[in-house]
Amino acid sequence: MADIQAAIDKIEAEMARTQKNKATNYHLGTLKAKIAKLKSELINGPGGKSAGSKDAGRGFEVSKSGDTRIGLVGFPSVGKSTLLTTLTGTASEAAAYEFTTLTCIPGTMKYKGARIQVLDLPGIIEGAADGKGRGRQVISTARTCNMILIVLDSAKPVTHKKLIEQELFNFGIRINQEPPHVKYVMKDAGGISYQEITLQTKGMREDITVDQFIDVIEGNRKYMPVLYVMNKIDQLTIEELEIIDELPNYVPISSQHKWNLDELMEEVWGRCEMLRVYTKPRGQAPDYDEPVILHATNPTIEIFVNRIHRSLMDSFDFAWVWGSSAKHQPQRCGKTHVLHDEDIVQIVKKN
Ligand SMILES: Nc1nc2c(ncn2[C@@H]2O[C@H](COP(=O)(O)OP(=O)(O)OP(=O)(O)O)[C@@H](O)[C@H]2O)c(=O)[nH]1
Ligand SMILES: [K+]
Ligand SMILES: [Mg+2]
Repeated sequence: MADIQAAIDKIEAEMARTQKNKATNYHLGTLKAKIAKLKSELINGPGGKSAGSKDAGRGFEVSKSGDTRIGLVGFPSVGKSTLLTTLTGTASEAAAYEFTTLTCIPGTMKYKGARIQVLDLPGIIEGAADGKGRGRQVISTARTCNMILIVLDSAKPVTHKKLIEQELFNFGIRINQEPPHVKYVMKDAGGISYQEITLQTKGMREDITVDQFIDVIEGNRKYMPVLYVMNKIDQLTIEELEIIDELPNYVPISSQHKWNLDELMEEVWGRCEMLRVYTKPRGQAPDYDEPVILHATNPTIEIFVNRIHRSLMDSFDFAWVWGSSAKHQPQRCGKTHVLHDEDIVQIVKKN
């Protein structure tokens, strides 16, 4: 490993020494290609085989911070690092050769009052989930996220999207689908029967595929929202752009030119399922700058109160709630009341 790194350093030094002009263009190009090959070996092992790294299968160690975590996954050089730097301001090296990024670089950004952690990851190649060096580490880290952005280069073949999806699938990640509403019970004889719980929840039968049934039996599946970020649209014609714009879950952007990042963040927000709840001290205006961010799964007043302070529930009497969850403005609510996005809450303590 150290040898490969030393070889890379040597070539990089040579590139730095070489003047850029027409005569040296070809030579520089060869050097770049050499670096890409060496870096590929560093990540994927010689010839793209498993490097047998002890880290394979474990994620990169980056501590979670913020209200939600988003991972950037894609082939090499699609522009993941450029996007991280554009979104979060955290510098992550970007360059025209593949495998520039060798580890996980976290950055954070603030959006609608929420702190979003964005993880830049090394590029993955086909076979990543089967243990090709750091590919497993990349996907393990992606599994720790609340959402994945699959970054694509709009000038590259559309088959890349399928390949990335397959890698995630092989690692138990299920994209943009609900977990099947089915549970199974083991029979004494060892056979399996399954019982549908949708009958109670939806009053109708949900047909599940064999694949989904296997997922239920295997367990350990992660159901994650995914957006396809079509980068480098500055290379496209208007006609090509119009086609992409029609595709569901696609957001065309240019990270280099900072094009369409507003739409990207709007789409991210819509899938993160976070809500903003504003606190309102008695006799004062609500604090719209620092909302308490709750996750949509169980946004009760009790969770809201605990987020403000662990011991606050001890003195909690009731809350006044303004907003769409309130039947009238304000509504007096207990701790089990379920809050909506942009509700305003004033806590009243026991005397
Ligand atoms: N034309 C164009 N080029 C871009 C855009 N975004 C990034 N690039 C270029 O694409 C190349 C790769 O960018 P990186 O950000 O290093 O890509 P990466 O996906 O992080 O690459 P690895 O870390 O090697 O996997 C660089 O030369 C960038 O300047 C874009 O929106 N348009
Ligand atoms: K790159
Ligand atoms: Mg990178």
